[in-house]
Amino acid sequence: MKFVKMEGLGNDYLFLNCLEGEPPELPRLAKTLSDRHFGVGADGLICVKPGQAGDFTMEMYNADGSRGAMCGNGIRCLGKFVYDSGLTRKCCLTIQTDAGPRGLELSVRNGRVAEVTVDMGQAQIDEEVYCQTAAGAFWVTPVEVGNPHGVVFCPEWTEEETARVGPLLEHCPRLGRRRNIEFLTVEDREHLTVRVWERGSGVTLACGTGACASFAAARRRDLCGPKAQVHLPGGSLRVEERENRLFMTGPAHTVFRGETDFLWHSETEN
Ligand SMILES: N[C@@H](CCC[C@H](N)C(=O)O)C(=O)O
Repeated sequence: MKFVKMEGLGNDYLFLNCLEGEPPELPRLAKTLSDRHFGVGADGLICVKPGQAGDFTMEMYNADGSRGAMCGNGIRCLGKFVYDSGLTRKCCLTIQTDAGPRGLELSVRNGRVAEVTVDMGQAQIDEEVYCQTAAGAFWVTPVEVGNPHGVVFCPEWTEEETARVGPLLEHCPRLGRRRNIEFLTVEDREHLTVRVWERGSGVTLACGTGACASFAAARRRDLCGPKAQVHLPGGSLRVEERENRLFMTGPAHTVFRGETDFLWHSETEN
């Protein structure tokens, strides 16, 4: 089975061309291949399927095999995947996701996609929730950007703290459902720093939807202007609000193309 490994700010995904059919047991396949020791290694798996209501459909799985409705870094990579492999010549695409259609604008340099702007739609923000955990109590702002997030405003925050507190907040019953958790430090009105705990994948180097959720939470408190750079451990994204919609711009890269006999794993698993 052929795959392409891609990354957006170090948030890495394995891409499968499923335009003419797909392998069985995709959740299990995602879990097996995403394993960084026994698999290829990735934050998850993305299947590119034919478009029903758009040009293509994105089906996204986290590293634990759970499904993600939207993936900001993944959808930029998908734009590069379909353009660079000649599956489309269009620079404006509509991608169907579990969270609805998303518009992509591809910036092409020397015949290859270098950057992608995604119309992420409107963010829905709820009242802050007080979450008590074994690691202390936190105020969390629930934000939906096609998938569920919880944003915590905090001073400087480390990777170790993210790994310790993230899973506790992900499962906080007061947040209603499992959420991706962002720890947001507002540097100034144009610069936000974010660390992410992704449900289903753990600490990742970046999260596109998480960057947008953090931006939206900061906007709600009037802590940032209509345009900001969101800095994540894997790099920076530009997020902009126009007529109540969020637009995210950032890079996408191909890491390598590969082939795997994933059946070997299924046969030897117990
Ligand atoms: N890394 C992604 C988000 C992937 C899905 C998420 N873990 C979920 O389960 O909602 C991004 O860049 O947005």
